[in-house]
Amino acid sequence: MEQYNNHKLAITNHNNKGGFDVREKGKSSVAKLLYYAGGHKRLTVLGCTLSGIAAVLSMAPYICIWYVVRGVFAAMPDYRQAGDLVRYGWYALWFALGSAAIYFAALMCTHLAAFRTAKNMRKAAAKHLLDVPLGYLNVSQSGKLRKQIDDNAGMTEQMLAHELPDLVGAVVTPVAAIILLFVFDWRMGLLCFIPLVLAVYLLTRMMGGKNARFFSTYQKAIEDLSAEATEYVRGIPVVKVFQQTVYSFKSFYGAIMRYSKLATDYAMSCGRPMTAFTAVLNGTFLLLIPAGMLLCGAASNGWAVLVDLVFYILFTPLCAMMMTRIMYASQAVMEADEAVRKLDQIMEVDPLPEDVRPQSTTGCDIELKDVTFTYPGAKSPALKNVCFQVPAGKTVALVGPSGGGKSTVASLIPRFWDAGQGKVLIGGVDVRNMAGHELMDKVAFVFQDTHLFKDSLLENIRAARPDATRQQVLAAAHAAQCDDILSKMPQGLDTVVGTKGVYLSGGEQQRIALARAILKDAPIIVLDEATAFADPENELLIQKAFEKLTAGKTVLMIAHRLSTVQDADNILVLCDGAVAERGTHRELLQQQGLYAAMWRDYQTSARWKVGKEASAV
Ligand SMILES: Nc1ncnc2c1ncn2[C@@H]1O[C@H](COP(=O)(O)OP(=O)(O)OP(=O)(O)O)[C@@H](O)[C@H]1O
Repeated sequence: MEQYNNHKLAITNHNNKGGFDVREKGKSSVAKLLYYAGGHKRLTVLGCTLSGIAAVLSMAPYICIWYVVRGVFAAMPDYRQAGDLVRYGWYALWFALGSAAIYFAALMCTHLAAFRTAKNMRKAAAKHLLDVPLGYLNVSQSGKLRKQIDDNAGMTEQMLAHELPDLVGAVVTPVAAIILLFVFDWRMGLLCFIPLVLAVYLLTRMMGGKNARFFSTYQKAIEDLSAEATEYVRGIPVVKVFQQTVYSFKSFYGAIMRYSKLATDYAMSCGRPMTAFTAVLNGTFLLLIPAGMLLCGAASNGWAVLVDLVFYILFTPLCAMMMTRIMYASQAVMEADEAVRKLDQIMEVDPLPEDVRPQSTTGCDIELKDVTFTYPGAKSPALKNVCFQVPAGKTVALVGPSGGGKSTVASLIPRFWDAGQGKVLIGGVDVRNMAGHELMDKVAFVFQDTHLFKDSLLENIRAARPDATRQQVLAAAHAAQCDDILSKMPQGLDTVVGTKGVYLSGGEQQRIALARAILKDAPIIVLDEATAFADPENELLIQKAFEKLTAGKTVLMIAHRLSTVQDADNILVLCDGAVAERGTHRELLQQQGLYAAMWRDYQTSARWKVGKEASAV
């Protein structure tokens, strides 16, 4: 993507709203999540504050109970004198209920904010995908992108809804808890405090060091497993046809084993500290009760120490629960951190630079001026100093060996990628200086892989021009030789494709794509391998549709079947990313070079097919 970073044009940054740039390095994931929460940020803050208040309030009943127990001991044996008991009992109940109600309100706030945040994250990522170079979408698997957006946004939902308020509660509680521990009896307080310090140490051992990176490696292992599983399911027909065993999918097996090893290693590395953590927290009583009894025996006012002991016995499980909450909340924060990082990988893809002062053109010729292009991450350029022109109204064909760079040339015109060096001009204007919508209005593309939406044929064709009438769509379908397709569909033009057994063959899909392009009626046409999927019958229909589509237009056409390019005004032979030969069909045959050799091969294969078919008859 370096070419985008170095681009001289002013770049409109789509992600920078209100001074916050989600793509900026060093921003914490919580800050980014609060940014995504938008207007619901206040709800998150309110939820966390309420959770903190609820956590502090949850300790109050223990103090009330201490007063009750002290009242009982003070009044012994005449309990009628302990008049405050019931009052403190009620206080304890109200504090407990109040704490629960405030915690419930806190969760309501954080849940509302979490759903909205996850929705905003999904929306931001989907919107950003619209702005990135289309080539990025071609090289990234759509399933993987969907998973990356959906799963990671979902993961932050759990963290924001539950773990963040719990974390705030868990952080606020220790402060109040430590004060309380030392208020009643500092000696017993110290006994309860030491296990807490030990638990914090064990927690940092579990979460720190090698394990701190666990979630990123764990997520990666799950992604690999999912990608390999998809590959495995897709490859089942090949396995069946070639009688392979499941073990032929070594990489799937490898991914399972890597995942299994990672999970086992993590469980093993956490085993000891986790056991120690649980034992330390729950074993506090082992020290507290004998120590408390000794202190009771030694004190002049033994019953007062006994009252304190009762308080500590009741209060210690709360401290254990608090530590366990901190543990789960820290895990969730690490998970959310990883989820935000994954989403950042999409958000960090630079958007396609748009000129802030775009230029217009009425011209319809295409020109590539000394274009060199290297795919992101590739070592060598796919195109090297390519120069050619397609004058307005003329047809230029690109042919050449596989991997020569034909599709790459076609992809630079709609700015799937931008040229690294050199220029791609339309009507004399660099495509980078044109407004995106003007470029798209000027050029119609028919690519190798035609994507049909799960929608009616009418809407599929109308995608090219949403304001087209039904009549105009029908006329385009007719010109693209789609009449036979419409007549065999149960609801004709209104048939929804891609569902309930309604599928189109490759050649039929190509003709629908051509109908789209005809309806668009753009002055420039770029055709890439348009007959690649077609059987002979379809190819004939596609050829007729081509003729309708390309009449009077500027056409750049890529074709493997040399029969389709004979009439082109100019033919370019691309080999290893450079133009090896150029001229008309006749001129190239006379040159006796690469094209002439390809033509001989093509004719031999055509004769071979005819010969085979003839002998079969
Ligand atoms: N997304 C990509 N990332 C990296 N390299 C790529 C990518 N797409 C194509 N290439 C490489 O660029 C070179 C040109 O590929 P291109 O698809 O343009 O060739 P082509 O002439 O259209 O081939 P074919 O006739 O087989 O479709 C090849 O070496 C190819 O491996």
